[in-house]
Amino acid sequence: MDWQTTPEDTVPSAPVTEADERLLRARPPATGAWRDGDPAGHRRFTFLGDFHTENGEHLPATRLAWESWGELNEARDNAVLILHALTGDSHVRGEAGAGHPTAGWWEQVVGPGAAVDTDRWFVIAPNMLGGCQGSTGPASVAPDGREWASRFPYLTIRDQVTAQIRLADSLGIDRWAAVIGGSMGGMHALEWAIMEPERVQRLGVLSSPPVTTADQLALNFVQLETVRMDPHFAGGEYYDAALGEGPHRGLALARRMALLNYRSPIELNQRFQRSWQSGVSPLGRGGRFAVQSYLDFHGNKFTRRFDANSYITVVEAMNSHDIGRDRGGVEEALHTITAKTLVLGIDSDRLFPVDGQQRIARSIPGLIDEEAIVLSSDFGHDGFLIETDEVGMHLRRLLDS
Ligand SMILES: CC(=O)SCCNC(=O)CCNC(=O)[C@H](O)C(C)(C)COP(=O)(O)OP(=O)(O)OC[C@H]1O[C@@H](n2cnc3c(N)ncnc32)[C@H](O)[C@@H]1OP(=O)(O)O
Ligand SMILES: N[C@@H](CCO)C(=O)O
Repeated sequence: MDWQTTPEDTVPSAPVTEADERLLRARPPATGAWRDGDPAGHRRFTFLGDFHTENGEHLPATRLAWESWGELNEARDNAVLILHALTGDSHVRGEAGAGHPTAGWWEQVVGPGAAVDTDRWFVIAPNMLGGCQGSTGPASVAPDGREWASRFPYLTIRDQVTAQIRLADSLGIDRWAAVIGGSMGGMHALEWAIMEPERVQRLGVLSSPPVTTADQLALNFVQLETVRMDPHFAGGEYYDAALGEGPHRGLALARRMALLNYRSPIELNQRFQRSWQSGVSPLGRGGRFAVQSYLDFHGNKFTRRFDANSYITVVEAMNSHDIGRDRGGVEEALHTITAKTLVLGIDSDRLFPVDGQQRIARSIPGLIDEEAIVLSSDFGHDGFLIETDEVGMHLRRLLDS
C-alpha cells in the first residue's frame, strides 16, 4: 500500500455536484423512515397480524412492504425471493421518487433479459421486519398512537425470516425457485434454507458469513454506541417534532464508520489518493480531503433515507446471526440444506471475509460448484452490489441449474 505523498496528491479534485451540495445543506426531518401517508410508490403491503418474537416479545399488528416484477406462472413454480442487505429495501428496480428514496439497488441484475430475468421469473423483494421502508419497524405507529420507538422489540434474523415465511404463506407461494440474498440478506437466505428446506429449491448466498463473529460484533457495537450517544437520540424517543432534529450526527457518523467496512483500502487509496475536495488545503483548518468529503456525503445522505431506531434494530438482528444456534453448530445446520446452492464472496471484503463463505460452501451438500466462488474486486464488501456483470453471471448459472 502506497501512502506516500506525490505531487499529484495536491491537485484539487472536482467539487461534488450542486445537487449534492444542496442535499447536504437541506435540513433532514427527524427520521428518514417512510411513514404512513407518504407516497407508496411501487410498494404493496401484506398484513401479518400478531407477531411473537423469539425473545418472547409481541407486536400486535405487523406488516411487510414488498415489490414484485414479472408474473407468477400457473404452476406457481417460478417465484424468486430477493433479500436485501442491512440498509436496503424492497426497491430492487426502479427510479428514485414517488416514495422511494433511492433508485433500485440491483437494477442491472434483476429485470427483463437480466441475470434474474423477470420475463421468466416472478421476483419478490420484501423490506425486512424492523426496517424503515414500509415494513413494521420502530418508526411505525403502535396501538396507542405513538411510534414504537424504544419500545420496539428486539428481533433476530430468525424472527425476520419467520415474517417472510408468513408473507410467502399469505401470497400462496409454497416453494421458491430460488432464495437469493447478499450480506444480511444472505443471512436471511441461509435461515430460509434451514428453517424451510422443502420450500427452497435454489439458494444464492452472497458475501455473508455463517455466524456474526466477534470482530463483526465489535464493528457493530461502536456504531450503535455512536447513534445512542447523540443527544438528539433522546433514548430513542426523537420522533416528536417538538424535540427538533433527530440523531443525525450519530447516525451519519455510524454510516461513515460502516462505509469503511463496505469498501476496501485499495479502492479508497486509488480513488481518492490524498486529493483535496476543493481549492482549500486540508493541511490546516477549513479544507477537506476528498475521502473525508465522500464519507461525509454518504453519512449525511443516509440520514435522509434511514431511521436511527431502525438502524439499531437491524444491526442487533445481524448481531444475532448464528445458523448453528440450538442446532448443534454451524456445520450441522449447513448439512440440513437441500437446495442447489451458490456461495459467492469478494476477495477484498473486510467486513465478511471470504473464509466465512468458504466455510459455508464446504458443508452444503448441494453446492453447484466445487467451492465458494471468490470474485476479485477492489470494491470490498459492496462488490456484491457493484460487480453486477460477474455476480449476474453466477446467479444465471444458479437459476439454470
Ligand atoms: C441490498 C443493499 O445492500 S441495498 C443498500 C445499497 N445501498 C447503499 O448502500 C446506499 C449507499 N450507496 C452506496 O453505498 C453505493 O452507491 C453503492 C454501493 C450502492 C454503489 O456504489 P458506487 O456506485 O461505487 O457509488 P459510490 O460509493 O461511489 O457513491 C457515489 C456517490 O458518492 C458521491 N461522491 C463521490 N465522491 C465524492 C466526494 N469526494 N465527496 C462527496 N461525495 C462524493 C457521488 O456524488 C455519488 O453521489 P450519489 O449517490 O448521489 O450518486
Ligand atoms: N451497502 C450495504 C452494505 C451492507 O451489506 C448496505 O448499506 O446495506
